[in-house]
Amino acid sequence: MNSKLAIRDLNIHFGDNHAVKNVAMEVAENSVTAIIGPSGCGKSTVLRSINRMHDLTPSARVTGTIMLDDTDIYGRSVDPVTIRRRVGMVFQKPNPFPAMSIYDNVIAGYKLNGVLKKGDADEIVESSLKRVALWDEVKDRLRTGAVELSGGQQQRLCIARTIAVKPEVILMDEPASALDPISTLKIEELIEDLKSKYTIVIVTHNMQQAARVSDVTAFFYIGELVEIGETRKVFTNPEKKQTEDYITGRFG
Ligand SMILES: Nc1ncnc2c1ncn2[C@@H]1O[C@H](COP(=O)(O)OP(=O)(O)OP(=O)(O)O)[C@@H](O)[C@H]1O
Repeated sequence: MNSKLAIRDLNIHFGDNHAVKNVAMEVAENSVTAIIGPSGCGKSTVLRSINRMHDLTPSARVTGTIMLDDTDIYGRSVDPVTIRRRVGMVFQKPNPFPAMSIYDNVIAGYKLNGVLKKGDADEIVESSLKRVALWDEVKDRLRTGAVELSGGQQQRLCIARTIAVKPEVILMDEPASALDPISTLKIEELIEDLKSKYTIVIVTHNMQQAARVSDVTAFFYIGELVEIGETRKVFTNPEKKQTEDYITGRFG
C-alpha cells in the first residue's frame, strides 16, 4: 500500500479531556477512508488534526506524528497554511462565502493567497465546477451570489472551492448530512469520482454511506481506534465485538 497519510501515537486533549487516545492508522493514496463511531467518540477531532485545525483552539493539545508523504504535519518548521493548502476540508453545513458570487467562491483560495490572471481564473473555475458536476447548472449565472444555490449545489460549490487550489487530500466532515437524498447521492457519486485524483477521509454517521463510498473503514469508540480494515470486511465480518455491536445497531 502506498500511504499518503501515516498517523502514529496520536493523542489529542482539550484541557483535561483526553479526546483521542493513541491512534495509529494509515491512509492509502487515492482511496476513501470512512471514520465511523458513536457521537463524541472523536471522529471530527481526528479529522481536524489532519490539517492542523486545532491550532486555532487554545485548549487543544495534539501530540504524536501525522506524516503527509514525507512531511511531518506537526514538524517544527512546517507552516500550517501550507498544510491546509495540501489538505483541504469540506464541512457538514455548506459554507460558501455569502457575499461572493459563484465564480469568486471557486477561486476564493487564490484571492486570499495572491493574484491570478483572468484567463487562469476562468480555466480554474470551469474545470473545478465541471469536476463537481455543477458547471452545466451554473455556467450561465456565474456572477450571481452563491447563496442563491440550493443546499446541495452549495455543497458541490464548496467542494469545487476546495479542489480549485489543487489539494492532495480532502477531509470531509459529514458532507451530506444536511442534504436531501438526491443531493446526498450526487455527493457520494462525486466522492467516488474524486478518489482517482485525491485521497479522501470522510466522517459519517450514516453507515450505509460509509459502506457505499469507502474502501477502508475505521471504527472509533470513546477516543480509541477500535478497528480499521477493508470496508467490506468491517461491515460483514468485523474482528471486534464492539464494531459488530455498532454496525448492527446495538448501540450508538
Ligand atoms: N473545540 C473543542 N473544545 C473542547 N472540546 C472539544 C472540542 N472539540 C471536540 N471536543 C471534545 O472532544 C470529544 C470528541 O468530540 P468530536 O466532535 O471529535 O466527536 P465526534 O465523534 O465527531 O462526535 P459527533 O459524531 O457528535 O460529531 C468530545 O468529548 C468533545 O466534547
